[in-house]
Amino acid sequence: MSHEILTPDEMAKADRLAIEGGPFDGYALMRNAGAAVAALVLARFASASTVHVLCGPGNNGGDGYVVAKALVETGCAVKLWAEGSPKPGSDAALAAADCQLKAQPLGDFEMKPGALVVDALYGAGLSKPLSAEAGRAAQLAADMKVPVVSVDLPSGLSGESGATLGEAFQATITVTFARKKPGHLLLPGRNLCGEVVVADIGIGDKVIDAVGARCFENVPALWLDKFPMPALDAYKYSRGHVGVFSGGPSATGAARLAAMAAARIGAGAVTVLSPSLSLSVNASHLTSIMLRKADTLEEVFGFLDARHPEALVYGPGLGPEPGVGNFLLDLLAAAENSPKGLVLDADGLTSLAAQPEALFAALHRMGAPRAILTPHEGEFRRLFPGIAEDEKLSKLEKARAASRLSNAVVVYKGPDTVIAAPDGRAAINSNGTPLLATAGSGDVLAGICAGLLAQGMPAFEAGCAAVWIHADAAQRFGPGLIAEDLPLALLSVLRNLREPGALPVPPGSLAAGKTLS
Ligand SMILES: NC(=O)C1=CN([C@@H]2O[C@H](COP(=O)(O)OP(=O)(O)OC[C@H]3O[C@@H](n4cnc5c(N)ncnc54)[C@H](O)[C@@H]3O)[C@@H](O)[C@H]2O)[C@@H](O)CC1
Ligand SMILES: [K+]
Repeated sequence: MSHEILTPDEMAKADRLAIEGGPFDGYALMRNAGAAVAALVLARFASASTVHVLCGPGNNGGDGYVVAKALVETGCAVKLWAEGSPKPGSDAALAAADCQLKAQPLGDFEMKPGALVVDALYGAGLSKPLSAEAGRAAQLAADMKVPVVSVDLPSGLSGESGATLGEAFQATITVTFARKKPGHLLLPGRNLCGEVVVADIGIGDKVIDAVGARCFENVPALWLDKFPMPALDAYKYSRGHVGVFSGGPSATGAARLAAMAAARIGAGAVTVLSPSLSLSVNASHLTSIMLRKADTLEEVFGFLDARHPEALVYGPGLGPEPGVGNFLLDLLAAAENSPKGLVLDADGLTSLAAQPEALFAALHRMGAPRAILTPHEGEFRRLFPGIAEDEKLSKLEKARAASRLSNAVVVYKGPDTVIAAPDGRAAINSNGTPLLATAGSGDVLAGICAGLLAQGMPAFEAGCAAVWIHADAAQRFGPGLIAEDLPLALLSVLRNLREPGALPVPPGSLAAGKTLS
């Protein structure tokens, strides 16, 4: 697999294991890293008048000295600026000694228009906010609008969390090594990185496997082998049945969006469970989707007993009142009727904000995670206030903590959606698009999750697939998208997923032969 995401600590472990296992020692890895950056500069910025390489005191700076040396040897005009100097005996000190250029102090940094900046100040080792001199350099590059190639990470950005410690560089391209880090995908990091290129510096897949990373970039290769393909002898109920709870007469659209999405993603049967007051409005809009009156728990149990749906969607359009939450708790309390799969979204989450422990207890009673919670920022804060307020935690760590606490797969939505499972696996989505910032798109996501659960996809993979497919559908449809368009836009996504060779290739991979299979 080439879509693992390594925290800076895991990357340091990978470096250590790679060096122990050979054939590259630390300085050779650094030379490989610097060579990859220099190759990118030559390929993409050949017309730069001068390349200004900014070097810090650690190994990130070491990479910078290698870049400067390689570019000088190819005849580029290069200027070197340094903050601090490498520790004697370190790989960075070797790189600095091998570099034919003399560095000037970073505080004196200046440049002319038409230049290129290579930012090799701080990478994985960033431990405090940038100095005033480094901050000024970042600001100068931004003010002069010169392109910036950041080595490993834009300096000032935490590779762990995607947060900035004070000022940070805005990169045009970030070249990182072996695998991406969370900071490349989590906001605001993703915006600061520009295009992210992953360079192969000789750290093999076996080393990455030995690190045991449990976080992944959300790409189809992560879940495609579990994606449901109907058997030849399938019939409608064997393809999975989804029940979607509808709101009152003036709030029924959300349930229908979820229902339509569940059907389009492949569930063989979908039933809208409707209060009697909403039956006629639902009936006037539904054709292939079934409709059933469900005012009381008994009526819901009647549906569960008769139809054995594989997944329920609870929340969209139901209203935030505590009674809505209590209804779900009562439903889950009857263990023998506990649904096989559950997607809890929107008001289903908000209505339980006053008693989250009761929800989590019920989800733990369901056993193996069979529920997917899909909170956006506000819903996450309401349901997991203690976790949300912990400023030490990244979005990735928050999603993981919430998933452990609730025993559910948590889809923590946003432009950088994180999907986390109670067993510690997590995925960060990277194909999100602002086109999805439109009313009702979350209802569609809930329906896709339920449709996949109903077809037997495990909850973590279902959550990951749903998030990726939802965004891909929006991108394929393009500007002008409203939520009603999404279910139909799934057709093109599904066709592409089924056609061998039609899968997207992760953008910017420098590693030869590293494509999704
Ligand atoms: N073998 C390896 O470990 C490899 C590491 N590589 C490079 O090494 C980098 C990590 O190297 P390091 O762990 O040395 O970390 P960095 O080079 O990112 O920075 C560490 C040094 O900077 C200081 N520092 C941190 N933040 C500062 C700030 N804001 N102001 C002033 N000083 C600050 C620290 O005290 C330390 O001396 C990676 O990002 C990557 O670029 C690559 O060369 C590939 C191989
Ligand atoms: K950097």
